[in-house]
Amino acid sequence: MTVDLQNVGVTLGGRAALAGITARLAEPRVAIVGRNGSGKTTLARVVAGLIAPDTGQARIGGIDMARDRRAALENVGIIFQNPDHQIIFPTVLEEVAFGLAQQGKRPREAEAAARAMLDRFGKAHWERAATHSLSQGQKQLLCLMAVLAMRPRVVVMDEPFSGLDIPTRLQLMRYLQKITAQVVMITHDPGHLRGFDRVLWLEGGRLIADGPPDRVLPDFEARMLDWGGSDDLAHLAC
Ligand SMILES: Nc1ncnc2c1ncn2[C@@H]1O[C@H](COP(=O)(O)OP(=O)(O)OP(=O)(O)O)[C@@H](O)[C@H]1O
Repeated sequence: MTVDLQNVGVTLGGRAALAGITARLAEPRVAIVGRNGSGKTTLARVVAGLIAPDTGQARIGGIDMARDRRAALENVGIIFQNPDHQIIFPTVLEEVAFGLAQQGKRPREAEAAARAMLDRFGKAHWERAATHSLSQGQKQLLCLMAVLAMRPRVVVMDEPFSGLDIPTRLQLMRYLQKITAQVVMITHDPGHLRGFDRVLWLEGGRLIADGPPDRVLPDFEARMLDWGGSDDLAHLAC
């Protein structure tokens, strides 16, 4: 699957959150890095078809995600930074079945497919669990299972590891390695990018570096440390 960004620009609150983003992403694992407010979440939302760019286009497999909501639902899954913003149902099974029903499956089919997904992750016993009773890490995993159940070709993740303890993070990273879909992941932590093929570095809504991790990350880390050591708040992105 290829995510094709052509001169993508987005204006929010009268300011350019993204400008002139052009990249053709065909690699299985793509990361988006950058400071707070650099436009990462906005770009993730554009890729997922949740925001229509003000200039340019975002296409997946040749289809404009913002114009074709059905294709977006079929092709792209997004996992938000905070699972509490994503989970809407009282039980785990309902939560996983919901997206499948939205894709047109009948209730029984949707539930069967939801059970199969829970089983795949060794979580069949979660079926009747109350979603509000899950821990933060368990909620992250639930969101991942709910999105994967829809069999997206591209999974967009906005800092999926924030707030997780080390064992839970390592477990989720292992689950991610099993995903056959293309992954586009936002992170602040270069340590989360083992096995990634490409890194996009955003600053002030612009793409300032784009390439394999060993080429982009050393400069990124050096710049972050440099800014972190400075007390000049003028360097803050917003
Ligand atoms: N709804 C909005 N209205 C106005 N400005 C917005 C809105 N959403 C985001 N912005 C601005 O757009 C810019 C990019 O925000 P975005 O959330 O994409 O950054 P980010 O890189 O994901 O940041 P973080 O690392 O803090 O999550 C910021 O300057 C932000 O203040």
